[in-house]
Amino acid sequence: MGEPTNWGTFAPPALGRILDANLDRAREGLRIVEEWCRFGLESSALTNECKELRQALASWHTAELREARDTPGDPGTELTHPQERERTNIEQVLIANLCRTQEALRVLEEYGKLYQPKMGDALKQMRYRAYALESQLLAKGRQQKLQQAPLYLVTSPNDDLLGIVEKALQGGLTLVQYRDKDADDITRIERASAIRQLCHRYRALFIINDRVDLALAVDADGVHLGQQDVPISFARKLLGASRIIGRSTTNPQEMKQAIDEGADYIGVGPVYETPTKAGKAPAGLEYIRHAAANSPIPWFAIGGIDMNNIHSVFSAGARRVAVVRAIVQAEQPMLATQYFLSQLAWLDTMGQIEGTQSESDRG
Ligand SMILES: Cc1ncc(COP(=O)(O)OP(=O)(O)O)c(N)n1
Ligand SMILES: Cc1ncsc1CCOP(=O)(O)O
Ligand SMILES: [Mg+2]
Repeated sequence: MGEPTNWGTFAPPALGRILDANLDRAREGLRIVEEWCRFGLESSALTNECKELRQALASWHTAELREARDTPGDPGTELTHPQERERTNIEQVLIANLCRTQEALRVLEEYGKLYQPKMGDALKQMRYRAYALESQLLAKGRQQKLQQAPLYLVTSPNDDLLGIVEKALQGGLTLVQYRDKDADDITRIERASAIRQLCHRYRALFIINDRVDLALAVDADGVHLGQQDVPISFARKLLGASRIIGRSTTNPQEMKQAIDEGADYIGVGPVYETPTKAGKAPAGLEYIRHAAANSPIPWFAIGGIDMNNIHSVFSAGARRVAVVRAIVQAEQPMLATQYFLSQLAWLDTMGQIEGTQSESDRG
């Protein structure tokens, strides 16, 4: 970068090799992440950020540093960690490569100071950009999964809750909310952590009902807030931009407010009366029609929905539903999940063929 070098008392070949190797490592890691941003997330903003970071790194990779390379003499080329061979999903690949990039940037920052004073500062800024990239990537991945989830399981206490959730996940479920109104916090944390682990094994999103603190404690993907819970702005401050915040709504005013306040999705209901929320007046299909016509964000019809009435809910315009009893109390939770998912997919296809789509968040 045109500045005088500052080799100091360090052996130049070793310092040069460290910088050369880590400039390569950081760029390779970024390149792997960039491919997913481009082809998986289809995000031009994230793809460009990866590209810009790679180009900024390339500008530090001078001929002098490349000349320091000595691959045959590098004992590190033979070393691989067993975990490198064990990646089973995209998240693991992304996390591993973001970590690799961030580590390399840190090495470049520390050793770069010895090479050129400006290099340390420049690399520090790049490391912060890499952290921001990680948050944005996480947020984008979560939003993408949310958009693609037609079925939402809200849990209720059950002796075999883990088994039921796992069966539903095996049936294709991708969105789970842990809802437990009676347990103490220690029990809630234990159960939520176990369900979270399960969800992440199946690459499903995991949301906590009511409690922002528990969502943070178990590193959930987000929180679901009722009208009596903390304001969305408050939850956002604690959870940051990358986690999902959902809000219950029972009428058009609450829907508008939730959207204005920045909810990522809303619950719309109760559609029908339900013993799961005894005493709560149903909002009915009229409110479903209103959401279908007006909600620009994902919304889930909820309340009393089962295999017998899902067609009516769908006809009113719902394309996503949330259920408790229909899966938790099903004789075969996996089959119940598959049934809902197949019905939702089939009804959606029929809707598209007939041109009856009314949900305003499509497309
Ligand atoms: C998806 C979804 N929609 C609505 C609710 C209900 O939330 P809330 O009104 O806060 O009632 P409780 O679930 O806390 O009893 C929900 N949990 N999930
Ligand atoms: C949590 C909640 N919020 C509105 S209705 C409802 C319960 C839905 O439960 P079920 O699917 O068993 O009717
Ligand atoms: Mg609540």
